[in-house]
Amino acid sequence: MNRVKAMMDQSKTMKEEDKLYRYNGVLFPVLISPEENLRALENMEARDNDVMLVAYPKCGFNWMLSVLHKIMSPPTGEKVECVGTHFLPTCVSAIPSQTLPQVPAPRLLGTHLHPDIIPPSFFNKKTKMLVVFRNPKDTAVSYYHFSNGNPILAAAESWDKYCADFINGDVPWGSYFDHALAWEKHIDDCNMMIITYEDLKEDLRGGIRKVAEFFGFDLTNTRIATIAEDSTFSVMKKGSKDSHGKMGHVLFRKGEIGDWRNHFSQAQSEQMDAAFEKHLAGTKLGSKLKYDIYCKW
Ligand SMILES: Nc1ncnc2c1ncn2[C@@H]1O[C@H](COP(=O)(O)OS(=O)(=O)O)[C@@H](OP(=O)(O)O)[C@H]1O
Repeated sequence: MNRVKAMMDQSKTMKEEDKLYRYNGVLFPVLISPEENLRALENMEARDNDVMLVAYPKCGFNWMLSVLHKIMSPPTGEKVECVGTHFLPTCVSAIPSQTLPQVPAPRLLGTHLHPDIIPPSFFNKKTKMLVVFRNPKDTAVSYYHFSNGNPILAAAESWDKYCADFINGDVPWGSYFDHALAWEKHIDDCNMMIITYEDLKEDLRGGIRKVAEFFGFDLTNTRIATIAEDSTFSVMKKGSKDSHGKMGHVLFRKGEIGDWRNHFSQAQSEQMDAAFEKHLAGTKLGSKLKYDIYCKW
């Protein structure tokens, strides 16, 4: 938390145009993902028993991180604190990435990175990865508000400009569609589980059960029910000041499906529909996202 506060303080002294830079053509925030951290990934060694969470920004990363943390914690009945979680160096680090080799197994790791930058050893060792996706319209809206609420990112000039940049893929961590297409190639890998924000909203208990089974954690029905109750949006938002400090109210904003209807114009909606059709129509991930249900007026 102190590192986050230090970064936020530093970001307030920076000009908006200095907050992002390009690495291999993709925008990254200077403070959270400096180039040396991305380069350091090349030497990172995965373990086959790491618990890895990957999500494109604003797709439900913090939600699932908290769920995974609860799944992996002993069922003492006590409130579980989100400590001991380690991020690949593109995210805020609870501990510096150099100390990752000393972390005892199983390590809980999380990242927003595109699969092509995730260290190859995660794929070679067949480390289990939970990949979270969300419909692109709500993802764009959530990202827009986050960009304006998080001083580490550059503030959006306007919704119209932001929406166009999102559809064109010119936002931090890269294009939603590039990420989706890259994960589509791994969708049948036995070490990969792709879950959607919308499916979790519809059936959180069922989602938690599937995630626990996938990672090999044997949980009772009562424990799954307790984790689900503690992981609803309202419970997490209420505790967000303790869990995420000042960023809590920015991270836990609305937690709804369909807020895009309050932001997208008809023309913007049609542009996103066309982009989805171009990139993801006919793909397995495209059908998992149930675009016609969640992204049509
Ligand atoms: N428990 C729970 N239930 C439902 N929705 C939840 C929950 N926790 C977080 N959220 C919503 O997830 C959005 C933030 O996504 P991320 O955590 O991936 O953001 S980040 O990229 O890591 O900053 C953000 O979505 P929006 O509210 O639409 O902005 C959060 O509110």
